[in-house]
Amino acid sequence: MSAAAEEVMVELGERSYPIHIGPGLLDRAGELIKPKMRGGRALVVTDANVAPHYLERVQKSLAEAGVTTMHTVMPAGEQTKDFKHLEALLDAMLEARSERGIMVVALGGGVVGDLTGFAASILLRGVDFVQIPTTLLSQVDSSVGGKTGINTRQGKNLIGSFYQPRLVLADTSVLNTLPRRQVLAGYAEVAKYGVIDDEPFFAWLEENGSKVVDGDLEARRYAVATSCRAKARIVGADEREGGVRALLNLGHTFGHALEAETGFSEEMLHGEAVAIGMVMALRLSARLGLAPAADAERLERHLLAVGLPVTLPKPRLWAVDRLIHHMAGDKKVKDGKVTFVMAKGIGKSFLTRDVPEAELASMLAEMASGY
Ligand SMILES: NC(=O)c1ccc[n+]([C@@H]2O[C@H](COP(=O)([O-])OP(=O)(O)OC[C@H]3O[C@@H](n4cnc5c(N)ncnc54)[C@H](O)[C@@H]3O)[C@@H](O)[C@H]2O)c1
Ligand SMILES: O=C(O)C(=O)C[C@@H](O)[C@H](O)[C@H](O)COP(=O)(O)O
Ligand SMILES: [Zn+2]
Repeated sequence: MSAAAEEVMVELGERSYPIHIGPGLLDRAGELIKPKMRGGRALVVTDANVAPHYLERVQKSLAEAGVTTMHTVMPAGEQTKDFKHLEALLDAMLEARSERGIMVVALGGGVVGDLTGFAASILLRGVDFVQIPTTLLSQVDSSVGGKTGINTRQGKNLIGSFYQPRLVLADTSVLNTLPRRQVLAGYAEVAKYGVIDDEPFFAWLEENGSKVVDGDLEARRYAVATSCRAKARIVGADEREGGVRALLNLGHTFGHALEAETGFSEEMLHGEAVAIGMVMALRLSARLGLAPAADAERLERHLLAVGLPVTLPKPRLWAVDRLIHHMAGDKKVKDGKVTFVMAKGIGKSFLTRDVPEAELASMLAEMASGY
């Protein structure tokens, strides 16, 4: 493993784009983004936590490449991914006299990326955008693949678009300022790739996961690059989730229900919900005799060892019927039946609609009781 920047391609024909990964890339933003631009103006969208750390550096780099920059700063946190903030962002974009040739730059975590990507997809019927992800979660997952959107009171990401960025720039050194809880939340999505179809990567994480969490630059770069390669491969095969892409939703049907139940608040971060959701998927798979119980235990042991939650936190009382109600609104519902991502073991995930509700309810009740 070298410290040099690495490039992973997302192969989508004329919409293909590179993901640049490595430390210090923020200072090359102008050099890397300028050749992708149709005009000379860029609008950087970021949030109130990221702006003091990185906005000036990105703007300076763009200016050095001859790009005129404007910026807008959104409030931080999941609650910004809603209609109200979408309207505010579109308003700011129009006030900035955005033209079709503008480049929108999403500088931040998955919240900024999802919201900004969606706004870019509908502004003037679609303007170019690039992703500069600044959380572990956004570097390994949300900045890649073109899913954009917002939450509504009916559920998670129910309004949005598939809209690919022109480029992703993942500067792994910006993770140094990320709070530990957020690093861990991102780690859940890293571990997800191992569980989906890469047992050797999961085994590597069992050995090296604490280095990734604790800030070892090389371990982080390797984890980010491996995750991006996995996501690029799956998205390249199925951009609009007609089939295999749904595997990237491992743990999410459960996780999104937990996020909805906690009001998309700080009480449960997306990655934390995904960690618990993956445990649910493996436990349910084991209950149904599809996976060895040892694999469910192996996943729980690893997530616990790095510091992620694996059960439903107390003192909240979790209502099983409400969780099932949220799941019924999942985007993978077809003809009224939820498609679940289950697994025959670590690295062996698959899709099924054949999950008896009684077993689902019983597993959820077990988790709700704290077991
Ligand atoms: N589009 C996709 O494919 C996809 C994939 C996974 C998750 N998501 C979405 O991503 C969102 C979660 O993203 P997230 O975990 O990045 O959360 P986030 O965007 O809320 O960022 C987490 C927190 O870290 C702060 N922050 C960001 N970068 C920082 C840095 N370098 N230093 C210090 N603070 C920093 C932010 O201000 C925020 O407070 C969820 O809405 C989830 O649904 C989307
Ligand atoms: O890119 C995908 O596809 C994913 O499912 C990645 C997930 O980690 C991510 O949270 C995504 O936003 C969930 O998608 P959704 O379609 O279930 O909202
Ligand atoms: Zn996710």
